[in-house]
Amino acid sequence: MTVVDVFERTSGPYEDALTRYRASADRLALEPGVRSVLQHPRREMSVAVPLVRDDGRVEMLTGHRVQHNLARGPGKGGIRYSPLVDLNEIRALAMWMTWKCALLDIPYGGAKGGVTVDPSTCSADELERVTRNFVSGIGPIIGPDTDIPAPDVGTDERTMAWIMDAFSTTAGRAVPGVVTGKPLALGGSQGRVSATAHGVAHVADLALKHVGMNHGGVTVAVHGFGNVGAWTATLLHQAGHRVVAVADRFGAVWNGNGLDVPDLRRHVAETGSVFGYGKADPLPTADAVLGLEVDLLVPASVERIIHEGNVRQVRANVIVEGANGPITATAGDMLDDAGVLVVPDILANAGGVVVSYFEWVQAQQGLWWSADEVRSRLDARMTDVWRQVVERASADGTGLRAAAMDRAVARVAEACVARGLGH
Ligand SMILES: NC(=O)C1=CN([C@@H]2O[C@H](COP(=O)(O)OP(=O)(O)OC[C@H]3O[C@@H](n4cnc5c(N)ncnc54)[C@H](OP(=O)(O)O)[C@@H]3O)[C@@H](O)[C@H]2O)C=CC1
Ligand SMILES: O=C(O)CCC(=O)C(=O)O
Repeated sequence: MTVVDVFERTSGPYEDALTRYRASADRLALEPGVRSVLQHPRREMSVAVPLVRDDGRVEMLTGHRVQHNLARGPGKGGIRYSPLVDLNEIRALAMWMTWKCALLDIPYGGAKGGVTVDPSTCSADELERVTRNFVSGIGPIIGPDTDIPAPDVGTDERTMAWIMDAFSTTAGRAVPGVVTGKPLALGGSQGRVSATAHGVAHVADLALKHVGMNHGGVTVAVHGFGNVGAWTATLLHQAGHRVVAVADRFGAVWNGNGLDVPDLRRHVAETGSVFGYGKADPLPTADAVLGLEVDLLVPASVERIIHEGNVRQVRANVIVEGANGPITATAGDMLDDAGVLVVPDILANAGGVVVSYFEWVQAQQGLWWSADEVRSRLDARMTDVWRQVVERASADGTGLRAAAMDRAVARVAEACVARGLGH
């Protein structure tokens, strides 16, 4: 089997990522050489990761780090801990990072990593050992000038602190720049924890205004109630919108008068799930939130939540993709045909990587910005890019996703060609 054959063996999210990339390459009429370069991950590493249980038992896990494209700068992208992680998923997520960084015009390439582990079944000590073992495996290909991880599903600033410590221990000196999304005590940025959600809420506001729905009391459903989903729900609630339903892996809850989001978050902190929240009604399944008649739907969990099988049930006017790849390529086309405004992931959830970039900028300057300063710079960047995408969509007669992809892919292609097809 040739290398190309291996890469062509696609699955789920990677198939979506490749489909969307190829559509963009066609619209841009990319030359075959650069077209082929951008289709293939530059570097991949899979490592065996021992999980040493607290009682001494050892389970072998698999971890991956994929660098899709490094033409515009070091690789950048989160690390995911989930039982569903596989290499093709990480390839898709790395490719999306390339386009996201290019669209937002931040000087990074695209990368992503993950370990096939269910963090909810691990103690903190077990997770720390997994993290250190993963870092010792991928250590040779990450670093402040080569590839800089950050949080994603199942990881957080505590995980980033362990990564920084494990990498620094090997280097024999503190290397805070090896990760972003660090705690403030290690040189993290104000506002990174909620940055992705700030970006989602800001873009949602712009999108609602774009379709003339800038009145107060917009109704909202959120699928996924982790970092991105819970913060997005909080910020939309604070902005006066009515968050009527949210879901996590265990179920969904609904209150037509609007959920008291801070109170719901207290319930989740105590019980681990939205399920069983007393001041709302349970919905039959988590995915039931996708079919509610709401103004705004924010899928903020994982990939391929909206697919060919359920897309016809979607009744929202506006969808803002908090998650990466939450809508399959085919379902996305169907939503476009139905006139639903979809703000694509590479724009909608870019707030996280933008503030990761700000973390790096602040560290370089040795000058730390206030939370307000981070927030206003983030809003300005998101607004600018939103306008560019809307203008391009209108000029090209395409949807927002095509416009965002074309702008990003063209930028990366230009960098690759300028480097003699280096990536
Ligand atoms: N963290 C970040 O800065 C960024 C994250 N993203 C993307 O946002 C998405 C969410 O990430 P993040 O919030 O960090 O991850 P978290 O791990 O913090 O939260 C994920 C949430 O999704 C829920 N979930 C997972 N699978 C399902 C499912 N099948 N049905 C319903 N709910 C589900 C989880 O439920 P439960 O709690 O029950 O497990 C949890 O509430 C991902 O696509 C990620 O790549 C994008 C940009 C940056
Ligand atoms: O903050 C970062 O560097 C990456 C965030 C991320 O993984 C994402 O945007 O999907």
